[in-house]
Amino acid sequence: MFYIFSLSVLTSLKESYDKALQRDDVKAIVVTGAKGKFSGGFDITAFGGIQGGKVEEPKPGYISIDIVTDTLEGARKPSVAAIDGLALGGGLEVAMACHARISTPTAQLGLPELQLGIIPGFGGTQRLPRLVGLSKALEMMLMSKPVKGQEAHALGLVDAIVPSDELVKVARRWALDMVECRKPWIASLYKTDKLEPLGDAREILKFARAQARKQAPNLEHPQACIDAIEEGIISGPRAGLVREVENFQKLLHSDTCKSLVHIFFSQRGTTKVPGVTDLGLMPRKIKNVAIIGGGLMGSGIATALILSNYPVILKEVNEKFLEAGLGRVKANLQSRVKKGKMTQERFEKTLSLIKGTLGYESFRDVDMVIEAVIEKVSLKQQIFADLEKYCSPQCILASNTSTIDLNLIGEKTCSHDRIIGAHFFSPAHVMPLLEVVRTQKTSPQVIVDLLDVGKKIKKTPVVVGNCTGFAVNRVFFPYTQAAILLAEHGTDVYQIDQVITKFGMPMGPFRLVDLVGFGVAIATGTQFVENFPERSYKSMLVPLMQEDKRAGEATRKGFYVYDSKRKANPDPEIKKYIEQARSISGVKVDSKMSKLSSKDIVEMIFFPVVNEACRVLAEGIVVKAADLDIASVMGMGFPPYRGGITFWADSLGSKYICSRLEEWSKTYGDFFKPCAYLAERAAKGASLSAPVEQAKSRNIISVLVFLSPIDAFWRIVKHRSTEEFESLPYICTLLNSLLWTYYGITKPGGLLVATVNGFGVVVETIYIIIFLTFAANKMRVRTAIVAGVLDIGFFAAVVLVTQLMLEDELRIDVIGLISAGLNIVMYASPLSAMKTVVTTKSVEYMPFFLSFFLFLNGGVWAFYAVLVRDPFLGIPNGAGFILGIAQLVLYAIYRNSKQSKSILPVIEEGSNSKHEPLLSPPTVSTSQ
Ligand SMILES: C[C@H](O)CC(=O)SCCNC(=O)CCNC(=O)[C@H](O)C(C)(C)COP(=O)(O)OP(=O)(O)OC[C@H]1O[C@@H](n2cnc3c(N)ncnc32)[C@H](O)[C@@H]1OP(=O)(O)O
Repeated sequence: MFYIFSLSVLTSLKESYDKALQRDDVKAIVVTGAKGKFSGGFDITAFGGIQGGKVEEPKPGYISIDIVTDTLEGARKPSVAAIDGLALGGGLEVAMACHARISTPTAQLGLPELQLGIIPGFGGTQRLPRLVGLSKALEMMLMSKPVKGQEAHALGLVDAIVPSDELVKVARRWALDMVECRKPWIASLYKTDKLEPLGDAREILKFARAQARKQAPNLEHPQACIDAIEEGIISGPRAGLVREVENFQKLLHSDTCKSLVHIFFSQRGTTKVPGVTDLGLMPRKIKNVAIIGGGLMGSGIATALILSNYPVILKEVNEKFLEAGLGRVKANLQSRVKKGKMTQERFEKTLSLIKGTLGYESFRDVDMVIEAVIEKVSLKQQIFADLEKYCSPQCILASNTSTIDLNLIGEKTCSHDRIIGAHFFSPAHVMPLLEVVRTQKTSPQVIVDLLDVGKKIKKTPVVVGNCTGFAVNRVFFPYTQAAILLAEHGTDVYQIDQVITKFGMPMGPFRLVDLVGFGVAIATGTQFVENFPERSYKSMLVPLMQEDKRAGEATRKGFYVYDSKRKANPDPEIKKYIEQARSISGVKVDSKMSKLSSKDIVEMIFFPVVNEACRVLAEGIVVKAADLDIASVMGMGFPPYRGGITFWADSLGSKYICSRLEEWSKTYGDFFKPCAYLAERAAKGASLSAPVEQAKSRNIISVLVFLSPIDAFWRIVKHRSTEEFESLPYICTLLNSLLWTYYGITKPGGLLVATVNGFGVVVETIYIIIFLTFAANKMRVRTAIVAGVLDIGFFAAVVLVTQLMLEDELRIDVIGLISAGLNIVMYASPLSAMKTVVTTKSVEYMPFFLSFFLFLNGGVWAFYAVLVRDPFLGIPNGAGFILGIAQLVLYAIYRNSKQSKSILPVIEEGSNSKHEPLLSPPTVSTSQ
């Protein structure tokens, strides 16, 4: 049997059964998995095909009734499932249709379909309650919670537990015993002994419904699961199977299922980072880790590490702080013991993995250090300089900073390649997300190492670029700012929180500020106001409240007041602060804002978040939109059943979001102004998650531009003479392509720019070699000198200066500026040539295709530049577009003119030509 079921696997299972039933030498059947795994269930990748109508759906009941129930369970010969590893979803459903189940103690058995927005579809809703009882079955399905072999045995889900190497042998014997009637031959579907009496069953189901509605008010599928179970209990298991199939098929096409499947695959995709994880690098073994700072974050990180068996050294500045830090770690573990998640024995063992220190002496042997001290640049700089001194040269130097530029932190070191951000979310031992922050200098090996540690400590690591707030905090800074903007304009604070919670966030923006604490909120808010002043909403609301000693939940007063049980209650007093803040901002109550619908509130809070997500995508801060979806779900609690922030935004459409933001920005200012990336997607009706595809068409045109002078060069080769052609434009284009390639390599996410222009480098070099081969002597020398000076000398100087004298962002800007400047020069170069066409009335040296593609190239890039409001891109390409049109017009006018006689002798003289080239060569300014 295969690990994942597909329709064809199930069909072949039926065929194998049919054959086995016919053969006299087969007395009983054992169903087992390959390589120690029974089955992970139905192939989730096939869902997309079914949802998109590309794969034909089997007729209702074909699998669950025809195959699983009538063929497997209804067979004339008994079958036993031999389960090792995983038996999940459809895998367990097939096992439950067998007449007995034998498993290893470590096997995991469960029906986790609900986490994908569907319900079990091969009879699980009917058989599981009949094997383990209604309450346990509901718990396992509604919480998608698997059980281990041992527990499954106690529950009655499996009939015997055996070691892995005896599994198949015991299962065979069991099956033969069934044939000989020495063991009972049981069809789970018709078992009733575990089912509660009808009255009790109805009560259990009623309670489960209420719980599911309370925990997941926006979700339909938990109720649909209970419906199918209830139908089976009231009207019999076959009727239950029919209801299960109907509900399964409906849910498979729901938005919830599509979103949750997207989350499933996106979560597994975060560790696939082009240019990093595809280099064949193996993670190095991290044997021990040191943590600097035992505060809330440091102690949380230490807890996460020791829980996964990493020995940890915790460093503090004095005994008192060290003791407090170690105490926090101990308390974190004790809380697990209290909740029954950890035994006392394991507690002792885990705690023994952490050691405290006040000095750096023991740091020589650690493989990774994570700094988690307060957000003070000079302190962090000193720590990293010390680490460079005390740690081994291979040691990974990570910082848990949430705001400070990593380049700044490492400024006093020469270890930039091993400096990386390990941004945990508080509480670090609980929250599942880890932002792995890379700078342009962080080596791929160090990223691979941290990704591995992240996975080992059961976090979902997402690789992000180095910018203010990284991915999560940056994308969500408008979340609170939008809420404050609405409140100042008249929307009720508590209505906002209520609507946002109903949307599916764990808490509304004001409740969140209370939880985080006003001190932290002001400090991080200031970072965004300073870094993104043009799009920040500046308000005094939070500082005013803080001045009045309302600083959030910790002070029992913030936007809410908190009782002794920490229950949040609205406080009418906050109106006073809102009025004060409003008068400072000069804002008036807007009657529209006080009557906003829930939909408007959701959109006004989240569309600015989507807008910032677009900027993060455009800047290449995350590798792909799906990473942002995972970051939003795991870092901010964005509802997974909405698929994450960009998936949700795409379900509404970029056009709609952009138009709403534009409308609000007219009244409420630049806070809502759609960014260039969003505007571009909206103009094209394109999705937010597919940026690269959009760029491809532009880059194809760029490639065609590079190739367009091929006919001219073919002519040079054929005539073995460069005739009237000039080499200078091609020399300049080579320089331009070299610079854009360098720009693409330097800029994160600039792979496509580098590739397209790298292609240009190759083509232009060939053109110049052709020139050097076929030009007359004088031209050949001139070409060699100019190419040497520009393409080798000038380019080398740019690389040297930018590498040695400039840092990161500034370096990228300077390279971009030089490249754009050169584009303008080159687009302007055909001006004198056009004059020649007019005076000689000849288009002989004006290759039509070059003109045409140049016009196209200038056009698409200028259009793109208008959309993205990028003057560096727009000015040269706009000029190129206009010149391209002029050239085409000239071509049309002089196309049929006889060749000017005056030009002929000059052509024959070849290199003595005084004419300029008739057209500018390709100039490609690509961006992603
Ligand atoms: C009608 C039926 O009732 C419907 C169904 O059966 S729906 C399916 C029910 N099954 C599930 O929900 C199980 C989903 N899978 C999981 O929870 C986990 O993958 C697992 C516990 C099986 C294994 O976990 P782990 O060992 O950490 O490996 P993990 O990285 O998750 O998966 C390994 C690979 O298998 C893939 N995979 C796992 N289960 C899959 C499935 N059911 N279908 C398709 N691909 C699957 C993963 O996407 C991943 O692919 P990648 O290597 O290309 O990224």
